[in-house]
Amino acid sequence: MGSDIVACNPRSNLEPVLQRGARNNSSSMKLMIDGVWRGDIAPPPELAAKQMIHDGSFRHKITNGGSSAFPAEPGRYHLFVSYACPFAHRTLVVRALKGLNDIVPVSILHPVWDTPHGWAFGETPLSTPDRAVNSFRFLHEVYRAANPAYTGKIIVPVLWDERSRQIVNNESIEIARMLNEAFDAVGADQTVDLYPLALRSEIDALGGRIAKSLSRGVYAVGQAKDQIEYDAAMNELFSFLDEIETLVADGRTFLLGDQPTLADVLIFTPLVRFDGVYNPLFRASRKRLVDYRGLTRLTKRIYDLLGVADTVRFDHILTHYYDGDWGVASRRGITPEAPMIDFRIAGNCG
Ligand SMILES: N[C@@H](CCC(=O)N[C@@H](CS)C(=O)NCC(=O)O)C(=O)O
Repeated sequence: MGSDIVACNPRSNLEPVLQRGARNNSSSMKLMIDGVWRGDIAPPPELAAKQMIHDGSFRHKITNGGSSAFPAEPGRYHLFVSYACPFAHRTLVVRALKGLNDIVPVSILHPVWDTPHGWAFGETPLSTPDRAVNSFRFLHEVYRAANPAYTGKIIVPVLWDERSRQIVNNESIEIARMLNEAFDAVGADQTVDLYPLALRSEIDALGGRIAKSLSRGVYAVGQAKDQIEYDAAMNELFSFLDEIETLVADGRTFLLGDQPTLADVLIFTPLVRFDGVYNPLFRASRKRLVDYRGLTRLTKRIYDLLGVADTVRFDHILTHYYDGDWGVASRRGITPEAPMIDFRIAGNCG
């Protein structure tokens, strides 16, 4: 998706990116309260739990025609995403696989989110302006436009309706399903169905486990506050990876058969980040992705699907994750796991 990245303009809107002095401390967070952006405040009790992943609060649905408030139409809906975010990445993969790049345009937020305004648009090598032409400079302005009294986190991905100026949905799995289903009559690739009726219960069951043990699981490892939490999170994560490695050992092409499904999309976005981010930075360090033959093969197969490689932007991913400390200081005293390597020379280990 190289065309999504505009040319570098040194006079461009880099202001939010450069102002990174006011970093949040560990007990503060970025929130909008009653429609007012609060860059660095103590969270209210319901949001106080240490967490990095937040549920979407806009849950409307785009339908395949009909009389709904949000019927599918080319060019009407817009995705605000970060290439860095594994959840937003799901929506980009489905958009690519369904051939929706011209039907559902995107704007790219800068991967550095630890700015006074949080997620920011801008004409920079790593971001685009708001192409839905609302002149939004920051993602919090999108939320305020949708709900002037909005209270909550300002998260990606956002599926925006340009006509009603509403956020349709900001929950990645629901957006992914809509992109898969709703646009077939208006130009999506009908030969691709990532959520076929016959496999829905299997996709949901496996998708739920991927979400819990892997997508959120890596954050549980990275944000463990003591050894007990770290050890438990590591066991959850790596038992799951071991189990999926065994599942794919029968030579299947994708997780649930010969064709890719939403389950493959869900497993792909954390796996592709594993060796660059989660293993070294979050200390999910028992094994690397490349130590799992089957999972590596699966990840490469998904990467190789038409259009998917363009959605994987390591420049954004690495800039995003390595800009923050991800609680490194608070992890002092947690001993990470290292791979078990047998250093003995065979036959000479007495
Ligand atoms: N449940 C959401 C999770 C989205 C999410 O947590 N996005 C993160 C980035 S990966 C975010 O924008 N966080 C903003 C913040 O914590 O301030 C989904 O799957 O869409």
